[in-house]
Amino acid sequence: MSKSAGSYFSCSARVPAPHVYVARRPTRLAYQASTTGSAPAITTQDVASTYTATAAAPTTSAAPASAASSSSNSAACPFLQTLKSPPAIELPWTVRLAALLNPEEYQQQVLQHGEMVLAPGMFGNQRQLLVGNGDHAKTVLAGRGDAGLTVSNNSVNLKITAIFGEHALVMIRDAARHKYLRTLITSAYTPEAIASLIPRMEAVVAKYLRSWAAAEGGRVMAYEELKLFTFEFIVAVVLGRDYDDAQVAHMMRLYQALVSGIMGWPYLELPFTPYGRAMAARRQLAGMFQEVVDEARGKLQKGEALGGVVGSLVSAQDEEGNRLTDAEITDNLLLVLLAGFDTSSTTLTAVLANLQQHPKALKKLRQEQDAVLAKHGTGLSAAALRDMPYAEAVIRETLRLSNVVSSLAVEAAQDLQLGEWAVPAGTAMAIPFIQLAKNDPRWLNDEPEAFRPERMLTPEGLKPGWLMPFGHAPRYCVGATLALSEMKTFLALLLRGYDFACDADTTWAPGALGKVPRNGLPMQISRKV
Ligand code: HEM
Repeated sequence: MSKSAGSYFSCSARVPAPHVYVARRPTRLAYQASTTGSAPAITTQDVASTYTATAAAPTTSAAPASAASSSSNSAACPFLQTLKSPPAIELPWTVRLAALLNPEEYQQQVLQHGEMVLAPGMFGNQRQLLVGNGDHAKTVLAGRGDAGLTVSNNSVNLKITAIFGEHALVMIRDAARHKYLRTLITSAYTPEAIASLIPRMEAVVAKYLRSWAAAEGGRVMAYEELKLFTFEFIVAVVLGRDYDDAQVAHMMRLYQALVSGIMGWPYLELPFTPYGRAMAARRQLAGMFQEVVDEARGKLQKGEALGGVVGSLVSAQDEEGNRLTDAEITDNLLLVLLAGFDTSSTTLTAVLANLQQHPKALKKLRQEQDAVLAKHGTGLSAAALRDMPYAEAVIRETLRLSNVVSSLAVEAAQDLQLGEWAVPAGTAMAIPFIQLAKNDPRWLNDEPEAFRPERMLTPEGLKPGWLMPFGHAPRYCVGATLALSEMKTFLALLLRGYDFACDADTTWAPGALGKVPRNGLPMQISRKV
């Protein structure tokens, strides 16, 4: 596999150095002006899987794009014609169908043909370029910013966009509009904003750990319980208030209907179809969020203190004093619920299994907690969470081995050169995060399959390399710090107060996101004596 740097060339805009994303405080006018020009055509894409599983079904929109190898733009670009085209391979339809069920295995098979491979389309539509070189992948992901080299491709299915809402960050293709909204939205996830959420995080974690230890024999199914915990966690910190168990269970049912709708091809909106139920759940959830937004706006007017992520979103202002609209806030609250729940629960499940199988790592984690307790006392704070590098290494090493987001869909907006490869405008690409993490050159000769958190603490290991569990550049996960804080809070309180053992002797099968244990990871947990 070539390790050449992710250099790129664009025929329409020569860019001498990799694009660097610079966040500036935007104005609403600036993004409106930039969107009045001709919008890029939405093309039919064949997407094996995206973060939100948006493409687990055929896409429904607009005209088919030109095949990657026959782009008219590339014909106009003499330089690109001097470069190699990635090999186009054929695969039996059975293998292609299996991609829906197990994208990780499919991508592995495809990348056996080289580091950049044009895989056949799923339903006879456009081929998709698998970018199996981490440096090129970073170039492609960074290209989604101002330079407009590439565009994010989640919104190709308009029915799925309707579930998320057109203002949800992941659904926005236009770079300027994405940047405008994202800059306002990220004010809810600054280190200070997250620090203010820590007491609420601690309370939710403590509640769940207590209830598990109080269960009959202290026996629980860890995977299911972690789902309940991470759901209540995200609802509590995002909406900034406590809900009783019945309310949380109700929201969880609505959420599940929403997710079923994402997979609910052929997307008929009738009361009894998964898609119809998802849209009804969406309306109910949006209505509930709207009440919280109204209350927060009222408090803002009276100058009262606001809580939760919703408080930051309601207070956020652009340079001209414009605030986010109700629809922009509710769409993005819904997104956070979808983006911040299964991701953390699946990762924490894998963390518990890894700790069960690696007692030395567990011992080191307990020692780290002893040191944090001695330095910071019992209450958690941003400083205490920062002093848990080993806990963070355990989480990152878990994500390296079992990344929950298998891949992202991106499209070349211009002709690109990626190393030695020509990538014409219009090419559909997938960034296969799991394969990139597996093939990270740093560990190819260092037992890449082994769980060894220490590798993350070396000067090399502290760099991102090809490991991008939270994505890269202008669309990097908004909730990465929140997710890490949540998982560290969970580990801290678990290790300080409880003994636990899991049945980690099981197989792992693809779930809604990432791989999940077939046995549900039974766990026995008791208060430390
Ligand atoms: C283990 C936990 C998580 C993982 C592995 C994860 C991973 C990711 C990835 C891979 C992306 C796409 C990045 C890109 O396009 O470059 C993303 C985007 C996003 N994530 Fe997460 N995520 C996690 C938790 C969370 C949480 C807790 C939240 C809640 C705030 C969240 C909110 C988002 C949002 C809003 C986006 C869209 C960002 C944008 O398009 O600008 N995520 N995440």
